[in-house]
Order: sequence, then structure tokens, then C-alpha cells
Amino acid sequence: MPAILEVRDLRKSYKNVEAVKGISFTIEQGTCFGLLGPNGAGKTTTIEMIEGITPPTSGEIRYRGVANNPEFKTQSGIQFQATALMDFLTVREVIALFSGFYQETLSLEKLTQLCALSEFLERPAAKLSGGQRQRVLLALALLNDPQIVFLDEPTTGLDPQSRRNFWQLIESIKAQGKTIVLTTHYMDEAEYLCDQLLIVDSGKIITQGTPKGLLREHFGFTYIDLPEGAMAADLLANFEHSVTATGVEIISHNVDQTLQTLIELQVDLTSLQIRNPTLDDLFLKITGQNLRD
Ligand SMILES: Nc1ncnc2c1ncn2[C@@H]1O[C@H](COP(=O)(O)OP(=O)(O)OP(=O)(O)O)[C@@H](O)[C@H]1O
Repeated sequence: MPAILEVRDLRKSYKNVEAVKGISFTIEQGTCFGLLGPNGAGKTTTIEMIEGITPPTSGEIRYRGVANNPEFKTQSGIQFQATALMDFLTVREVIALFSGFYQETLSLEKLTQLCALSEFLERPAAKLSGGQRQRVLLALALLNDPQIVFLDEPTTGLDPQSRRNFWQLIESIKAQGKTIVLTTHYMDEAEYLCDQLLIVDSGKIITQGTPKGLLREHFGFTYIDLPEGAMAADLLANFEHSVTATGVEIISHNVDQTLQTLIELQVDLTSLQIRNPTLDDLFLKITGQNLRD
């Protein structure tokens, strides 16, 4: 797949802060690219430099192979976290208002169908639920039928069902061949939606790859979780493990063998849980902190 966006040695310094310290990556057309990192990692600064909102201190951004490509402006769409939605206008009126910024836009019918707006098209923006508000913000980002769409933490604050619904919307947009650049604090969201991930911390790339590839690369083991009290403390020395808030987490390189040993040691296995490492585990391992802290 051809690259739609190439970023080379991008840097941004503010007065006392080096927010982005030389970041390079490529985004392929038609994929969902996830940018992850703890608070203050440099995600927003990086995205805003790509979007043309913040000028880089140095580095190069190429859209479809061309630096400072004027096509970027007309072919990109941005979903902001908090666009002032003109609360006294209805959704239909908000869309009509924002349509005035573009020469060509998708029809209201198409947007309504794409972002599932029909049930609240006539409702004032102030009366929307969190999930509905995000769908309107997404519709505004898609107004000019962009080739590349930037979504900044689009599901923060939504309930689980609304998050799932929003994921389906993003999938259907991707299915149209559009490229999606997503920043998120949710690892399950990144794992579900993203083809490629870039994890940044303190303005630098820590690792990048596909969600599955990163997990394979960083974890050759399985977790066996036991609740507190299931195993006598002196037996723990038989296992590579870490103590968690709720019990103990055994790191097993051979599940059959570990289970056999646990049985031989007469450990209470009633509440045992076996789980594969997730992106949350990866994040904790490589940044030393939880993404949502
Ligand atoms: N306009 C600014 N002036 C000075 N420092 C800034 C400015 N904008 C960002 N920074 C600093 O640059 C660093 C990176 O900030 P940035 O907002 O890009 O991080 P982030 O990864 O998006 O964080 P979050 O997840 O909290 O949004 C932080 O230390 C931040 O305080």
C-alpha cells in the first residue's frame, strides 16, 4: 500500500520544553494508525504539526509524497475533542453552518447515514448525549469527504455501548478506503481498530508495529493469575511472578508445565485465570506507567 503520510525527524521545542524530539514514521493509505502515549508524551503536538495547526521547529511532513502539499488542506478532516457546537442550533443547522466553510461537501443524507444521525437531526446540540455529540463531531470531520481523518480521543467519556457503536462507525469509514489517524487512551480501542501503532513517551518513539506483532515481540509468555491467599507465600519462590493488588500473577513460559507444578504443590486453583498479555500490559512494561493514570 502506498504511503499517504511520511513524517521525518519531526521536532518541536517550546520555550523550556522539548515536546517532540525527532519522530519519524509512515502511514499507509487506507489504514488506521494509532498514536499512543501517556499524558504529556507529545501526541497532540505531533498531530497538530501534521494538521498544520502548530509549525514544527524542524523536520519534514510529506502528504502523498509532497512536502507542504496544498492538497492536504482539502483532503483532510479533523475531529476535535471539543468543537463549540453552537448549542442553540439543531444538529441539522450545525451541519449546514459548517458546510459553508467548504466548496464541496457530502450531502446531509450521506452524512446522516454514515454517522447514524437520523434520530437526533432536529435536536438542539445542547441536548445531545455524549455518544451523539461525538457522532456529530465525526460528521463535521467528514463534511468535506476527506481522504485522511484525524480523531483525537474520540471515545473518551463515553459509556461502553456508545464506544462500541463508535468503533463500528470508524470501521465503516475505514472500509471506504479512508485513512484514519487516532489518538486514544484506551488500549482495547487501539487493539480493536488500529493496523499500526506508534507508542511515544517524552517526545520520542518507544516502539511501533502492529498490535499483534508488538505483543509477540514483547511477550513470549502467558499470565496465570491467582487471588490472594490461594498459594502460601513460601511457594511463590518456585515461580517467576509479580504481586498485584488482588493476588499474584505468575509468568508462565509453558502453561501445561506451570499448571502441573501448581497441582503438585496443592495450590488452590479454584479462581485461577489464564490470560494472554494485552496492550495494557505492553504499555505498562515499556513506559512503566498505566496509560489511564
Ligand atoms: N503551547 C505550549 N507551550 C509550552 N509547552 C507546551 C505547549 N504545548 C504542549 N506543551 C508541552 O509539551 C509536552 C507535550 O505535550 P502534548 O500536549 O503534545 O502531550 P500529549 O501526549 O498530547 O498529552 P495528553 O495525553 O495529556 O493530551 C508537555 O510537556 C506539554 O506541557
